[in-house]
Amino acid sequence: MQKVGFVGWRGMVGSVLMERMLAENDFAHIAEPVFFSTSNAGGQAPDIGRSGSEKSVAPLGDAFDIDALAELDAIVSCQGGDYTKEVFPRLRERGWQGYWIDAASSLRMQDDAIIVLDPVNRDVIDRGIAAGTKNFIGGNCTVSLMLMALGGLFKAGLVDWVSAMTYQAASGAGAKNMRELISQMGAVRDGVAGELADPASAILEIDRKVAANMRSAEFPTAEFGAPLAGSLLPWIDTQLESGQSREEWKAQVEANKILGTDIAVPVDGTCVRIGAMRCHSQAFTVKLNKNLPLADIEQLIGTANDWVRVVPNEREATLQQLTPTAVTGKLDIPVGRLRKLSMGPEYLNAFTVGDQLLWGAAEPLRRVLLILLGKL
Ligand SMILES: NC(=O)C1=CN([C@@H]2O[C@H](COP(=O)(O)OP(=O)(O)OC[C@H]3O[C@@H](n4cnc5c(N)ncnc54)[C@H](OP(=O)(O)O)[C@@H]3O)[C@@H](O)[C@H]2O)C=CC1
Ligand SMILES: N[C@@H](CC(=O)OP(=O)(O)O)C(=O)O
Repeated sequence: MQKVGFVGWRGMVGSVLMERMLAENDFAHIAEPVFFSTSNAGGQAPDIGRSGSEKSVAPLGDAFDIDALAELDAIVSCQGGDYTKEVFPRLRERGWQGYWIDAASSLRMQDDAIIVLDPVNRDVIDRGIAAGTKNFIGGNCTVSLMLMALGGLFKAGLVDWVSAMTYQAASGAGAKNMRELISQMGAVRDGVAGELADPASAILEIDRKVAANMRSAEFPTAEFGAPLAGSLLPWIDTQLESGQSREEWKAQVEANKILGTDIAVPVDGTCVRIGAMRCHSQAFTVKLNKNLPLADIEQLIGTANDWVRVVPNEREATLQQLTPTAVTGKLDIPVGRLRKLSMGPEYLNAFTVGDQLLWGAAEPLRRVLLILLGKL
């Protein structure tokens, strides 16, 4: 592969991808990286540290220029589903044979696409490449983070079903939503600044003012459609006939596709948006198909990949290591609160936290690009 195109590189997921590729010196493996824009064709490409004899990076191409895209050996898109739906079919109809690597969900469930998460499904990816698959799509963030956390149990064939209750960060809804969360936090605090400064003020009066402020028309809710700071939103993505949200529906279909299971393992639960910035957390009830000692379970979970780590089921360790604040910006996948539930010895409790822009979005994409380049 010589020419690799990047679309959506300056968005939130794309920026994290660029950061990781620069940190890992991935561009050294790409002879000719080409950057595209939907809004600024002809503008300056990002600085990827090229100098000396290395081919310099061309100005930004037009991300809708099918002829230019068709010259590429691979395209990495973090631009979004609408872009994929518009450009991808036109490229393929034109006979383009290159690799399409995408963060958006549009193509995930297509038969000719593999959902990539190589620490969990390297075998599926390798078989796909050998069979001529050209479309490699990143999974939904909660699904990828669940499998990074519990992959050891799935691989060992121990899972009858999983119920996943999620606590999803604002970043999953987009950059504007992250900003709105912070604005909401500020608005909550500003509305009672005077009372907070007075230690003698009545807490129930503060609470009444906060609630009135959050319910007022002035409270900033343009992006989320409802207050998130000081509250939560138990619906993510669109509504389906089944009564599930689309986010909840993705858990089972995507997890089983990633794992390449013959008989689907049921995965279902409630997806909830909470006021974290970019780490998704999940509480799992795992129904195991046998009564395995907890030490064996910890061993299977903790050794499944290089990033997962078991946090002892102790208060201090949990508060220090198993929170969005502790994990944000890191590739670590801590899994804790591991204990057998009172329903019986085959019912396991687990809790995990993961950065949804890293393993939840950008990291699987950069790694599948390296795999296709023969560097991983
Ligand atoms: N957000 C998430 O957590 C996850 C997102 N995804 C998927 O990744 C895709 C992209 O999501 P996300 O990164 O959040 O999208 P963004 O909205 O951050 O970026 C998308 C594009 O918007 C354009 N843009 C316009 N204004 C700005 C600006 N001020 N700063 C940066 N870019 C701007 C850029 O295109 P241009 O340069 O062409 O103008 C950019 O590539 C979506 O399909 C999403 O489903 C997947 C997993 C998780
Ligand atoms: N829907 C996820 C983020 C996301 O972009 O998911 P997907 O890639 O499946 O559309 C969230 O809101 O947290």
